[in-house]
Amino acid sequence: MKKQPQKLNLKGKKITVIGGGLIGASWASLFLAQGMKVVISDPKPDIQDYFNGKLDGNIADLKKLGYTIDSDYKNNLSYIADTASAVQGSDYVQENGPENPAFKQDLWQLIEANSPEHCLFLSSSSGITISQQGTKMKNSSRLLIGHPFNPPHLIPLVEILAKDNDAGVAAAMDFYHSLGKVPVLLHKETPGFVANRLQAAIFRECVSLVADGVVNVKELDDIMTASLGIRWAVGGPFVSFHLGGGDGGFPFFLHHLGPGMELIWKDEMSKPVTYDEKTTQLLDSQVKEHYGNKSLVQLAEERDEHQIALMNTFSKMK
Ligand SMILES: NC(=O)C1=CN([C@@H]2O[C@H](COP(=O)(O)OP(=O)(O)OC[C@H]3O[C@@H](n4cnc5c(N)ncnc54)[C@H](O)[C@@H]3O)[C@@H](O)[C@H]2O)C=CC1
Ligand SMILES: O=C(O)[C@@H](O)C(=O)[C@H](O)[C@@H](O)CO
Repeated sequence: MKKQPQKLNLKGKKITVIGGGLIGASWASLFLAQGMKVVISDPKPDIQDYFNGKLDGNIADLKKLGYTIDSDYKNNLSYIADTASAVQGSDYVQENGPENPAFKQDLWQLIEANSPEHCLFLSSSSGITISQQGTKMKNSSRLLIGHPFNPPHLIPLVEILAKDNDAGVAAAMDFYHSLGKVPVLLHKETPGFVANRLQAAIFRECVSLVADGVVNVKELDDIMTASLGIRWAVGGPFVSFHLGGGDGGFPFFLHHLGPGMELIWKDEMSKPVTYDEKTTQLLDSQVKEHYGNKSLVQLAEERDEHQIALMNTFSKMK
């Protein structure tokens, strides 16, 4: 019987956010909103201005999602650039540093040496496995993956991975569930975990179709949001194709439409796709042509507004 995550009272619990960039700032906003004591550890000279420029908007997003947030949440925020000092007495560490194995290996060695025995180590890494990150740790099984989707304060999924640490898995599942996230435990390590492997596979074909001139980046995006984006927001690929089999369900789908899909796979894999200079320049120029009329802040605000509206609609349907 699968153990259901428990709702923890995280108020007053201390978490160190290593790396206060795009992902760390979003995480830190959510942790503050939940009443946690948050230490942001980032050597970036302007880290306080950077995070302050993100926090109010992120908190407003969370209130639109129905989070109840104490007005004194900012009192629980501090900044300590020195890693060893920043993890003293921490109950949790959420790591959001550069996606660089050597960086993460050195970092976890330092964190392990300076944090409490009970501290839960969580890495946001997009695809560097525990095995790769923990090479310099005394006990790498203490390290878990808690991989979010950008922006973590909004997108529900957190992919959990552990190595021989059932207690850590339970603690991580409880932690993210208590934050209002949807933690999913993966059963095997694989580079890129699951969501990013899916994303990478689909994006490989997106790049191929644009590089071949079949569509431009805006047409590709419109095709995605007018079809798969809607379909997979309400039902994943397997249940969607179960329905695609009509009265025969998934078995008939495989029998009827499987061979054709295998031919597409063969064609897709026959095409080399790389971010070579020609492709990179083409993609950059088309993204600038179609999306350059708005700032990244405007595009992110539009994205967040639409995602919040979608998630609130889904919440009402539960
Ligand atoms: N960007 C994305 O869409 C997603 C990224 N991730 C993962 O999150 C992690 C962070 O990615 P981003 O936030 O996008 O990168 P980012 O470049 O925005 O942030 C990284 C931060 O780490 C800081 N940093 C550098 N050295 C440091 C040190 N010694 N101690 C503490 N902080 C240090 C930098 O100053 C920077 O603020 C990566 O592992 C990435 O794979 C996960 C999900 C989505
Ligand atoms: O897309 C996301 O938010 C995450 O899955 C990521 O990890 C990053 O986008 C990037 O690593 C995509 O490969």
